[in-house]
Amino acid sequence: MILFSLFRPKIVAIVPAAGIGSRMQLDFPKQYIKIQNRTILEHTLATLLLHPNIVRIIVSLNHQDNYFHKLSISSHPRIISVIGGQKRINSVLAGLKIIKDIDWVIVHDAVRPCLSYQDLEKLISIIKQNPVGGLLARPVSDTIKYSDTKRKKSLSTIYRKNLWHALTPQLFQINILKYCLKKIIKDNISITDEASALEYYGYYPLLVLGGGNNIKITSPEDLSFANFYLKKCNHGE
Ligand SMILES: Nc1ccn([C@@H]2O[C@H](COP(=O)(O)OP(=O)(O)OP(=O)(O)O)[C@@H](O)[C@H]2O)c(=O)n1
Ligand SMILES: C[C@](O)(CO)[C@H](O)COP(=O)(O)O
Repeated sequence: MILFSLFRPKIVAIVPAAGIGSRMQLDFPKQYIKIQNRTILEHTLATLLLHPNIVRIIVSLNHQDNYFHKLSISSHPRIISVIGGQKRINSVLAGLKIIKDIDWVIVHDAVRPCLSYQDLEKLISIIKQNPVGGLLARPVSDTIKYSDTKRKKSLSTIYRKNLWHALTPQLFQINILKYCLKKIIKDNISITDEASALEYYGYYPLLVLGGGNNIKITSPEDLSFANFYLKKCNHGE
């Protein structure tokens, strides 16, 4: 039992959900689109709630969000909300600021509702061998082109053997992530995921192979794939 709690410490999940979904082109944020009778955000939270090591989930909301508190899941005892920020990094930091007495944090996009429990568990199980943390990721399988500035001509082809798509969840020691994100803001560097902040200051998170179903819902065409994957997992496949 003691060994279990040493290797499987308590984890807080931060779910950045303060984006407005401009690429989805709707008049409300994409995390509130309903797929199979539940919003995308509810699907996402439901998977995180299944994990026994995730003791708290902090949802970072847009300051104008009028939707979250109308969902019954918002009053779940393990879920709390904070107001996020202008950029994703500010939304994640807003969550980090209120965490006390817990060493590990998982950051998972509100708009990745098809994460499987198996992948979540696979990521969390790396805690015992990797003190920095890690992220779910997928090796690039297409041929990758480098374009000119107007993005109209293919200038060269990037050697893809070492390239991976970064997904979420991403798992880190809270103090390291907090330190790196604050420093990224101070040094005025632009990043699109949390792992980049660590890499920038010499910490190297482990790449953990995740499933191809864990898509980020970005544009309208992603919705039919999400519907397909959610239907599959609701039927226990
Ligand atoms: N200031 C921000 C911006 C983004 N996010 C969150 O980060 C995740 C991934 O971002 P993305 O897909 O880019 O979402 P949006 O910013 O909403 O979309 P868009 O870039 O199309 O406007 C989403 O869950 C989004 O809500 C956030 O919490 N705070
Ligand atoms: C964090 C992320 O989902 C990993 O793939 C991604 O980087 C978010 O990027 P976006 O440009 O904000 O969609």
